[in-house]
Amino acid sequence: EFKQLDCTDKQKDRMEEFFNSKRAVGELKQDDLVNICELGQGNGGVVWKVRHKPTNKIMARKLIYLEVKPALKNQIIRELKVLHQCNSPYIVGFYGTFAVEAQISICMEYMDGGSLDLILKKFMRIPENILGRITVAVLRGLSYLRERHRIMHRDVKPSNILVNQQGEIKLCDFGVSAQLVDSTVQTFIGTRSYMSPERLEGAHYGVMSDIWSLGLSLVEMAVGRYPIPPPATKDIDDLFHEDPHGNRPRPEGYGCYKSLAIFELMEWIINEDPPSLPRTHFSPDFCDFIDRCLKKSTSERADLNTLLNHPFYKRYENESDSQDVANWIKQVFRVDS
Ligand SMILES: N#Cc1cccc2[nH]nc(N)c12
Repeated sequence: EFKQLDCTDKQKDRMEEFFNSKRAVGELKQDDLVNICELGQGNGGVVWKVRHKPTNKIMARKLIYLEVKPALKNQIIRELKVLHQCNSPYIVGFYGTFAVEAQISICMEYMDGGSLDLILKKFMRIPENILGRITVAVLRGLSYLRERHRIMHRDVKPSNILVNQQGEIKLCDFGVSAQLVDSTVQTFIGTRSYMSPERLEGAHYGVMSDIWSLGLSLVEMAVGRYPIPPPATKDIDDLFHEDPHGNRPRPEGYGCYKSLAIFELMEWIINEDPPSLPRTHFSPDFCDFIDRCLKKSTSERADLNTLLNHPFYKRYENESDSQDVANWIKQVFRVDS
């Protein structure tokens, strides 16, 4: 299965390693898991760092609380088992899933760098070269999901992009179970949306909606805050006069823009011009890549194949050595420690 994937030998080795680790774990049972600490909240559940006692392996366990009829719960578990076939260097590893009463557990590979939204909170922004590597990983992950499983992600955003200290970047929380997507009410928890205009309008949407979400996520990570409503030029200048590593606390009142209520935000996304990157601080290729992702009309928006041939993607696609990302993640942890 791994042989067919077009990935480097190092990536193949890592996947074999995970596969052997998964075989050692075998069938997952609730009593075999002990909580260590909470990793994150959101996307309809909470994620715990856990230890699998029989093998001492560290995992991430997502807990989703669902009051649904047993027949629906069994369908969700059945659909989630497709995750056993989702094997890619750009998709977080899956150990297994089980349900105890109204609680569904999804046990995954533990990514010790965490999710990009949490890294963004520690650092003010993510450098363009790292965003290039993130772009390569996300586009390859989306391509894998579409080519091999005929599914879109549905929820591309910084909190669903995970990194580890080996410099790997992987997608998680994609909509593999249609029933789970239907059963977890798509409430707008929080104050921001990465959904495309067509999806917010309730129109038909597909993988092109993931491309919008990727574009919006990249602008947020490049500039250091959710980009709607767009920051004033002065805000951008303030931001870029900061320490280049961006690890100083935000200046008093940083980005103090009137944060919009979620419905105002949705109307803004539907009616106003899309965000763009300031050409004063980012390369023309990166700015153009973003503009192509954030076209409001899906017919004008770039599709996956176009982006896989874009100069910005091409600049980073061959950097098979993930050392630059690994060094950057370690730097984040040095700041933290
Ligand atoms: N899913 C998930 C998740 C969220 C936050 C940190 C994480 N480390 N490893 C994960 N799988 C994970």
